[in-house]
Amino acid sequence: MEVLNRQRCFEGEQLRVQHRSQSLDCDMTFSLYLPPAARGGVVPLLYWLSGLTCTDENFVQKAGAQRYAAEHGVAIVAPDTSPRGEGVADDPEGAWDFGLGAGFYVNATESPWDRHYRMYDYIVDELPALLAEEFPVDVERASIFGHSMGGHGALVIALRNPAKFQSVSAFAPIVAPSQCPWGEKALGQYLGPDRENWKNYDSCALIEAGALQLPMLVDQGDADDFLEEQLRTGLLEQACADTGYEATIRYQSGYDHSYFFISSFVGSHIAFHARALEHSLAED
Ligand SMILES: N[C@@H](CCC(=O)N[C@@H](CSC=O)C(=O)NCC(=O)O)C(=O)O
Repeated sequence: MEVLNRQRCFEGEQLRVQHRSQSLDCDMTFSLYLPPAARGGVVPLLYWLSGLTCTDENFVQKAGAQRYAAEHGVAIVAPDTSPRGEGVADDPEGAWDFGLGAGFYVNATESPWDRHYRMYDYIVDELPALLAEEFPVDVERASIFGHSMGGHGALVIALRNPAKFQSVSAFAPIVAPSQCPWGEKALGQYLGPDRENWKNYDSCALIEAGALQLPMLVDQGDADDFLEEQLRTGLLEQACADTGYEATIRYQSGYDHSYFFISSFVGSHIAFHARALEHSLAED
């Protein structure tokens, strides 16, 4: 593991770290914000999962989250969105919605994708183990959030691992990849044509199958060009209504899909997670 960069930020530190990933079989880079409280001991951890075309850096540079993380004393790790490097398969036409920068947080089962595309295992198992060993973060007190494809990843990972996360939130998530063009393209190629296998990576399907309750917050801009065709927030509202799953789903007037939207509400999401993490500490 190598720390590539270290920046002072709101009295804490913004790091960029490179390491060899066993689950992805390639070198990976992630960003990690450590708040000033981390100088005095371990702090709770937020995972941020980014969307299509992103690296670990988009969130760090555009969301303005460090101010709030410093205030609440939480660390934020922002991993990359796919395996990278020589020999990692990409969309043959270099499409931006599949392959590099578009790992969809799944463990691929189909060749050639199964060779490196195991982002689910990377986020759920490998990254927490590495962070716990190397940094002052408490991976037992963790929450997860993300945007668009990363919102899908955050919801799916939390719904499948309710004991590992105290809360989940998402900005403009792809709520049902089985029912939108981006998701059908990605899951069809990473997981093959049997749609039964897609259900493990579909938030609405997981809620309909009886996923355990976690504190859940979703923000969706009503001026988001991807809302109707790709994100389909209404399907999440319907799945929650059908099953009694409690989620706060907010439509934000005039906001689009960009990081201007994320930066406007990131403080509210971090406060939401900080409350859940404090509550879990009180229960210990
Ligand atoms: N290149 C595309 C737009 C891609 C895009 O909007 N990516 C979003 C995530 S979309 C869903 O996962 C993003 O976060 N982009 C990075 C950023 O810094 O804004 C196009 O041309 O339409």
